[in-house]
Amino acid sequence: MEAFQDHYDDAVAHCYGCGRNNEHGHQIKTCWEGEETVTRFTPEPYHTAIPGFVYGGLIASLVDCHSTGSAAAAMYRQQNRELGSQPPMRFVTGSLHVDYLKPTPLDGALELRGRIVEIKGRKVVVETDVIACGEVTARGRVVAVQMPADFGGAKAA
Ligand SMILES: CCCCCCCCCCCCCCCC(=O)SCCNC(=O)CCNC(=O)[C@H](O)C(C)(C)COP(=O)(O)OP(=O)(O)OC[C@H]1O[C@@H](n2cnc3c(N)ncnc32)[C@H](O)[C@@H]1OP(=O)(O)O
Repeated sequence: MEAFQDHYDDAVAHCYGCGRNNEHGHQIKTCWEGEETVTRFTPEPYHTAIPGFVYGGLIASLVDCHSTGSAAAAMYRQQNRELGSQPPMRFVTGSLHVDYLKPTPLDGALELRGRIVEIKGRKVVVETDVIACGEVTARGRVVAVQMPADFGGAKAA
């Protein structure tokens, strides 16, 4: 199945978390499963915090890009638009909050399951569970904001 990130223009596909054109990045892939958005990612042994457990910064990074992708997909869905249709709607992180509920075992794939909790104007709020070995080990809440045309003083591609 095609992932949300497969629809990012080449010009904005360099993000460390989700850009398919960043050979050093995580290159996450996110899809709809019903009303939820799902990303699966297998950490490497070097993504270690304490031996045997996943580094919290990696978890935050996965929640971040899972959520911005989910926000974009939710806005397309709300507007009954195809993901690749023009003009593109791109989302950046305004706020990223992660609660680490229990240690996340470094033991196979992580599953991130996102829910869209609010769409208001240019803002989408996404809540995401991080699941390892069948247990929710972290929960994230992201406020994603549709990227202004003039982001950081640079023209958005
Ligand atoms: C799927 C198909 C493909 C589509 C194609 C996609 C392309 C995909 C590109 C890849 C992209 C990767 C992205 C990765 C994730 C990063 O890593 S992004 C990098 C890190 N983030 C940044 O650098 C963002 C820096 N901050 C900013 O540029 C600006 O502060 C922002 C976030 C754009 C917001 O500024 P603004 O546009 O002036 O927003 P503003 O009008 O003030 O607020 C709009 C709403 O958002 C809320 N808001 C704004 N900031 C915050 C905040 N910090 N906390 C809480 N709420 C906030 C406001 O309260 C407001 O809500 P309401 O009052 O309407 O309820």
